[in-house]
Amino acid sequence: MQQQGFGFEDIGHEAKDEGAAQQQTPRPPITLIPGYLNQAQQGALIDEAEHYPFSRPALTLFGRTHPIPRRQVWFGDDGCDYLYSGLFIRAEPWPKYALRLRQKLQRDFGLVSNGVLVNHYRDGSDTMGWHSDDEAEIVPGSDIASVTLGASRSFFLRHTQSNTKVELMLNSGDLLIMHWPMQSSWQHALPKRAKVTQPRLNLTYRHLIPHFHQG
Ligand SMILES: O=C(O)CCC(=O)C(=O)O
Ligand SMILES: [Fe+2]
Repeated sequence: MQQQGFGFEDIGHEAKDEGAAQQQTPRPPITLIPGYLNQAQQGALIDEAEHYPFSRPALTLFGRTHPIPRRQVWFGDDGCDYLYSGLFIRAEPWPKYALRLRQKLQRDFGLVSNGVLVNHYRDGSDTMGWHSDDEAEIVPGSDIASVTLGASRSFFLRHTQSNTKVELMLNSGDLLIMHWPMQSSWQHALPKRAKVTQPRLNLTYRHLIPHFHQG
């Protein structure tokens, strides 16, 4: 009896350990490089962005049309137009410093991209809702590089299966690399922050399959 009792207890422990391993908190496949850009590089991009052809397109959700709560522009190589959040965005020609940063990312990390989405948030009331950057034209296996300039803002990540949430603070000059396949199992968002009064720019460098929308 005694022995049998131990036997059952052992099995019980094993089962418990296995359960604990399965419940381990998932970690997002990201690399954060604080202060990736120096002051001069940040300043050159911030000044350049004064002349970017930003727009605030309207999105239709459940039959209602709302302008997005930020401004954006997409720069890309020829044939790299982007269907983002249901909006068809034509690629604008590359500005000098946005292109230099693309080349620097490739030199430093082998990070290949052929387009960049630039978002401009006027202050903490401009936001980005929960989403994944999982459009069909993104090259499978490619990483997305996100560079922040200006105001510091919180950035949320959410594992869709477990609902695990991670909060990061992104400061001016920081680089966040979102590695493949983050976009298939995690969403991200930039929440509202009433206390933030300064503008923020974010550049996400992406690798698209060229001519995807020209059949
Ligand atoms: O502004 C950010 O940090 C995030 C931008 C973003 O997620 C996107 O452009 O898809
Ligand atoms: Fe995104």
